[in-house]
Amino acid sequence: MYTKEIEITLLQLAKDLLRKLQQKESIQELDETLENLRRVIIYNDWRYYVQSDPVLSDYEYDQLFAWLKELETANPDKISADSPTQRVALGITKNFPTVQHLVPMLSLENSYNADDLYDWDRKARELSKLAEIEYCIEPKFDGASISLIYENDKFTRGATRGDGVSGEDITQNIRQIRSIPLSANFAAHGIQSIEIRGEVLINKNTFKAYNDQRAADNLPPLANPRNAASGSLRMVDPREVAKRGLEAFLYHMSYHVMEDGKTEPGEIRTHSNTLQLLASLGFRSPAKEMKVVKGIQAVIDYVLEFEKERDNLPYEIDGMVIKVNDYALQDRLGMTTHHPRWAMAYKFKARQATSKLRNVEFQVGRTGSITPVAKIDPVPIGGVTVGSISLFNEDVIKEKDLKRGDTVLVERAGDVIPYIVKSLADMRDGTEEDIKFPTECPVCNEKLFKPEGESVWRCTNLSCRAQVLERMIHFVSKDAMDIRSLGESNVRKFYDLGLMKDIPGIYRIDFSRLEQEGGFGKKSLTNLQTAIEQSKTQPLHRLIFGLGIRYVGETTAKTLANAVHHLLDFKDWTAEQLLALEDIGPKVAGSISQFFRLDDNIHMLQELESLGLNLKSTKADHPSGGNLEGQTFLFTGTLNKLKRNDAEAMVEQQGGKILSGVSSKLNFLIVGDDAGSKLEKAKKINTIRILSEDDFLKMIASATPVAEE
Ligand SMILES: NC(=O)c1ccc[n+]([C@@H]2O[C@H](COP(=O)([O-])OP(=O)(O)OC[C@H]3O[C@@H](n4cnc5c(N)ncnc54)[C@H](O)[C@@H]3O)[C@@H](O)[C@H]2O)c1
Ligand SMILES: [Zn+2]
Repeated sequence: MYTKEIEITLLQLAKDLLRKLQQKESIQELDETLENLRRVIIYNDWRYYVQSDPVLSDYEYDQLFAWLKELETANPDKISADSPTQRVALGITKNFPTVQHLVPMLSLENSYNADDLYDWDRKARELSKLAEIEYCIEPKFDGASISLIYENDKFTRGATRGDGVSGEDITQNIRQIRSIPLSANFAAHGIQSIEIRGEVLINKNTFKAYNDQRAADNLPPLANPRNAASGSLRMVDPREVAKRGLEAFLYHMSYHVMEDGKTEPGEIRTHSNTLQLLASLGFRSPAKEMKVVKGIQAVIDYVLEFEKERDNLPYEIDGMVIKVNDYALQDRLGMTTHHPRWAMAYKFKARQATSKLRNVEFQVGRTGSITPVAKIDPVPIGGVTVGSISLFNEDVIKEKDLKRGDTVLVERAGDVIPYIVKSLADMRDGTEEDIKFPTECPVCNEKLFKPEGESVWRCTNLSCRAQVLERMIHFVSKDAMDIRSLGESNVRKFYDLGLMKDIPGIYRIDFSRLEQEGGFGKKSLTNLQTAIEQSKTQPLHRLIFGLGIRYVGETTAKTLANAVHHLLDFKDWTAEQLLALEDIGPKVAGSISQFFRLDDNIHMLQELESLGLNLKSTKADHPSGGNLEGQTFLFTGTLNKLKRNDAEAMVEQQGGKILSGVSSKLNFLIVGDDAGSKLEKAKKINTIRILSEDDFLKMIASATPVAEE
């Protein structure tokens, strides 16, 4: 879409514009400035919404956007139909069908300080001719907006905001979110159908775990929970969505139709009433978090007070939203093409700071990955002092245009690990130096290797000292073999003393020599020896996790441990067999097969077994029931590969149950050729998953449900 050169020009342009804005330089060329602002904003929209990788801070972006609006307001004849001010947002992909919103989903106007709020209130009072306005204040959830339709009390459609007019139909994914009821008693209020709006978000813990996973892959973290939420909502497989632990707050009724002969419910005359109504119907609304106040001063007091509590919330908010509470007054104030005039976002200050980039160190991980780590002059951000920041891979250094000696913008959103947003190239004085990525391993001097299409350089020398050490440190760590007294510093010390040189060496430590070396009390040596001895009986999944196979985390380790009787059985497994296991994709399967293909690894495992470690799965063959326990099935039409009786027996063997007809109790309908009325009936019940014979076979193979088409 954009070439590298154009991207650089546009970034330069953005910086020039921001500088002009800051120095309040008067503009000579109106047309050119308008054109430049539009190009820069359109580019940054693309970075933000499509690439999920913004290069400007939100604050900078908002300043440019506000400037464009200001110029257009002063020169209405210059507004072009394709100006970014004339639409809401980008963000439709080809993965989902597009659906129209009943009412457009607009953006919000932004404010960053009390003055903006005073101005806004003054305008609202002038327009309404009221001396004082009642406002409702609620958190501005940092997530992705959704629009839901309920008809006759049933949830029938869920969509993303998309471009505001139409969004993506993500009904199946929305159904995975536990806090969204699949039916609600709107009928009790005479409402026949309704469109409601809200925000899907990822709580802080889940977001952190997600970014930790990315860091393990040497990928830069997602900049904010909003990207994570909107990405999760648009995953192709609803089962994956279910795993992301999404939550939703609903805060707006955009449209409703009353049942014949029913009148508008008296209880929904204000915004705060709506929040209470939604809560009473089983939705999570900000009814508890909201506050209704009179006059703008009370608004300002409340937002400042709330900002202090920001870190104590389980989810991220990026500000507060202030809404005119009375619906009649909202209607009188109306809206622009971009935002309603009756609402205003008050954005909190981003947790950013600038510092000097002093040096970049290159660390070797246990899989040989080389991670550049920036050393900056320590700065406090959001309550912690930051001095070291991972840069993940070489591309990050290039993309952010980092040089030694640069002033850099650092951000730390909530509890997330800090990251460098960008360098401030304007502040260079010519003494900055390029950062050269090493071509050889900084520890063992092996030539570094980077597979085609990857961004991470690796040292491929398996006996590289750094890797061996990191592997041992991982092996003994708490979540792996949990050998308490053998922490990181002891591993390094013993290695340097020549007491152990690899993982099996841990079980061969010469304790009499260690005693002679001194530095350890008798008691601590006995403790260490016992801890090492005890670790031999750790369950298999801990050993598997401890081996540090790339992409094999604790969950995958458990799956693997349950799949075999003996760890070395994996020697004979094909990648296809691995792929049939729950949650194992091609990348993971590839890495596992590679591990078990290497003779060195097999020898190491044999050695560990001969040293007394447990390599057997402790799981009984088939404990109670099977993996389909509690699930119900029905077959219809002619099956091609299986006999009906055999297929039914397979279900029952795995603990599943066969039903005689289609009802809401049915979980899976397996459809063969020439299926008739059962299929038609099942299509009308949203909770039934319809599978082909092949889907069913795959499901039996892995004994996990597969997604519907
Ligand atoms: N850094 C960049 O390059 C860049 C580029 C594009 C956009 N952006 C940022 O994105 C913003 C525009 O995004 P946007 O259009 O989603 O607007 P927004 O984030 O300013 O606010 C509107 C959104 O807030 C959400 N929201 C959360 N809680 C709400 C509540 N209680 N009531 C109502 N709405 C609530 C809704 O999803 C709504 O769509 C810009 O202001 C800018 O900060 C940044
Ligand atoms: Zn090396």
